Amino acid sequence: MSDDAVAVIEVVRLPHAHGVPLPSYATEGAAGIDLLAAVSEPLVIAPGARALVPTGLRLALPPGHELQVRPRSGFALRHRIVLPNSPGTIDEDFRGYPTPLKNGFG
Ligand SMILES: O=c1ccn([C@H]2C[C@H](O)[C@@H](COP(=O)(O)OP(=O)(O)OP(=O)(O)O)O2)c(=O)[nH]1
Repeated sequence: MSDDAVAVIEVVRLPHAHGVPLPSYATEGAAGIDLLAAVSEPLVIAPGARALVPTGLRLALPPGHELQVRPRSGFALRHRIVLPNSPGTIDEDFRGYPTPLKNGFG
């Protein structure tokens, strides 16, 4: 992608996410950006249960863009947690707080 094709996403980190690293690429070749949960203590999702996970972020996509949230395969393997609505869609006009929906599968 050339520099003039880079999309800029405005992100505001909310107070409860203080200290939580901003989303970033884990490696230079990573296809996706790692998104961390803004939680103060471990969030336990029982098998079959669902939870909305706070990101602590508020963002504004540039016109003509969609943001997709996908599960991390290593996380699914180790913790048996998936996103039931994968890929979760964050619409261009969404101005709330993205909360990926997680599902424990036992
Ligand atoms: O995992 C998700 C998926 C979506 N959203 C937010 C951003 C998105 O822009 C909005 C609406 O999502 P979507 O269009 O997928 O849901 P819907 O069921 O079609 O709409 P609604 O929830 O308004 O009924 O909810 C999240 O926070 N987390």
